[in-house]
Amino acid sequence: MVKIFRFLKPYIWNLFWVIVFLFAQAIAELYLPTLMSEVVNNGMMKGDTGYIWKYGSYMLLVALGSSFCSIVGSYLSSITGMGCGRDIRDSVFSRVESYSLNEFDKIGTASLITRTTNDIIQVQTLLVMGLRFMVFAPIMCVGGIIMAYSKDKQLTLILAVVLPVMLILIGTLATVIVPLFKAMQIKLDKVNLVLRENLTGIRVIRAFNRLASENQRFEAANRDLTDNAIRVNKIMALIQPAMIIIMNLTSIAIIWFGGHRISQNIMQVGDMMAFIQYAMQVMFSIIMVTIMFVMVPRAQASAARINEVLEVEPGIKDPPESIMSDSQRGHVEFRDVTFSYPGAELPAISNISFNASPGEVTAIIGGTGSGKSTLINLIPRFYDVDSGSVLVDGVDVRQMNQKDLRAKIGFVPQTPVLFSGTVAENIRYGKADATDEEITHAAEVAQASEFITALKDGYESMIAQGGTNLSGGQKQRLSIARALVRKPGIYILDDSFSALDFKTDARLRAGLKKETTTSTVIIVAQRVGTVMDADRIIVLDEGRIVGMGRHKELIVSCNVYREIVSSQLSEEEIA
Ligand SMILES: Nc1ncnc2c1ncn2[C@@H]1O[C@H](COP(=O)(O)OP(=O)(O)OP(=O)(O)O)[C@@H](O)[C@H]1O
Repeated sequence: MVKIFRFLKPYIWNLFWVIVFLFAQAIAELYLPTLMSEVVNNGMMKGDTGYIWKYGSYMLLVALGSSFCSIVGSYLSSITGMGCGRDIRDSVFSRVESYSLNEFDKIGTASLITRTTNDIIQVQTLLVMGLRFMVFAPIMCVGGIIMAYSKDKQLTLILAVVLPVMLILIGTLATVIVPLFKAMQIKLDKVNLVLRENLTGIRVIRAFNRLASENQRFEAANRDLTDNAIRVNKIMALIQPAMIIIMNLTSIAIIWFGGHRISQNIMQVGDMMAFIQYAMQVMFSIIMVTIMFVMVPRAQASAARINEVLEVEPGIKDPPESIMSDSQRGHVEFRDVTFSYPGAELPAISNISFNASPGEVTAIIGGTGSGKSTLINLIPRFYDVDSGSVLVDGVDVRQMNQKDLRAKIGFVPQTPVLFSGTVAENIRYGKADATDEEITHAAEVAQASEFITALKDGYESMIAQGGTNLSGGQKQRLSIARALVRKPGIYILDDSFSALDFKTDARLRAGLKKETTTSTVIIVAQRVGTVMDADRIIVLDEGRIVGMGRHKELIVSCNVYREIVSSQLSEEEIA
């Protein structure tokens, strides 16, 4: 929690003024009962109307002053708390953006969402309330006791009995409530996880008739969260009546003993009334601090979860002094590269060495899980190799600035990802300053212009979140156009033709060939037809290269390739 306080630094002046205004408010509120006792003792009891008017006006002024201080104090503490929350959210977001894919896998997307939203709200609420209560309550508590003592020393003994009782009660309830509060965020994570999986996987869930079981899964997570919240609220609900009973009993005790003292002429009526008010102020301030202490553990758990996100050092960082190769051509070289995913027993790819040069098409083929996607993910440095090196234009990717490296690459992922916005905006994602001509040209090469112009608003048609209003093949072509528009030195196409019909696939490859004459093209494919014309075909099997060469050479020399080919093509086609 303390670590989170560093975000308060820019608001140090605001904090100062919050303290000043709340201090002034507390002093004013502590002064009011004394003024009231003056009105009662010297005005009402003696029938002096002038005195009542005079001190009544003072009371009004002090009350107005207190309200003013309260409003300004609340305003400033809200600005501070909310501003701080915004800064924490910004920091968390930027840190998460710098994560490598490993860190994403480690914390999990659902938890990252809860941490960026709900966890920060917990800390924010605590800051807003804490700034007020933590300053105001102690002043009211200590000031109230001093003022009550100044009115009547003996009557203060009542507080000496009541306050410990209150503290013991609160302490007992807090020990039960704190663990429940801490568990809240983890349970919320679980609800978010199930919800997220359901929203993204709704088609599969429906197709497999799993709605009922998914409902049950959500219900279980939801019930768990609700039960926990109800348990917390039951205890919270106990606190309020218990406190009211204690406060009322205290008032009765003060009136009882105070009445005796008044009849003995040791105390005045006004002082007794003031004493009651001071006792109430002291007890209220203890309740305020209690609420704070109940909120603190939950916010503390949230702060720890936020800090965890902020403290994870991205596994992939830019080198202190990056090297930028002079040539912009896009040569890719793998030198004896081995890579394993964290926690995996065996490497996903081992001892991979090959060269891919500009003007050439390098195709990677192999069975599912053979390591094709893993291999190409190492080029934009989504992961770092365990041993060996990946070089782009002669420079190890670890020595390059990530932004410069990725600027050289046009990446088309296996599952096309589109963003909400227009078709043109999605293509322009590849090059922010692309002209309309460049966009239409990229779409034409990607064989997308036909379906785009058939849309109601053409290039200005809206794409739904995740591209759900487009077919799989249309999404693939748009993501290819997005890569084409930036005219990169290296094209990486991860199984990007899988949803296309054979005719479109052939036309697209022909168009790409013309467009990429000076670039290095690396294509991952399952279909032999897609890779047959490549200048170099790399055959992967269980993460190792088992064959490399042209189609005709591999048919003769590589068993795995021959098996793949014969499973897809007829004898005549092979010949
Ligand atoms: N993020 C990850 N964490 C751990 N292991 C992974 C991860 N991604 C892939 N793997 C494992 O690495 C191996 C290679 O996976 P990869 O995705 O590279 O295969 P692929 O050849 O592209 O398969 P496909 O053709 O089915 O896409 C697989 O055994 C897979 O289980």
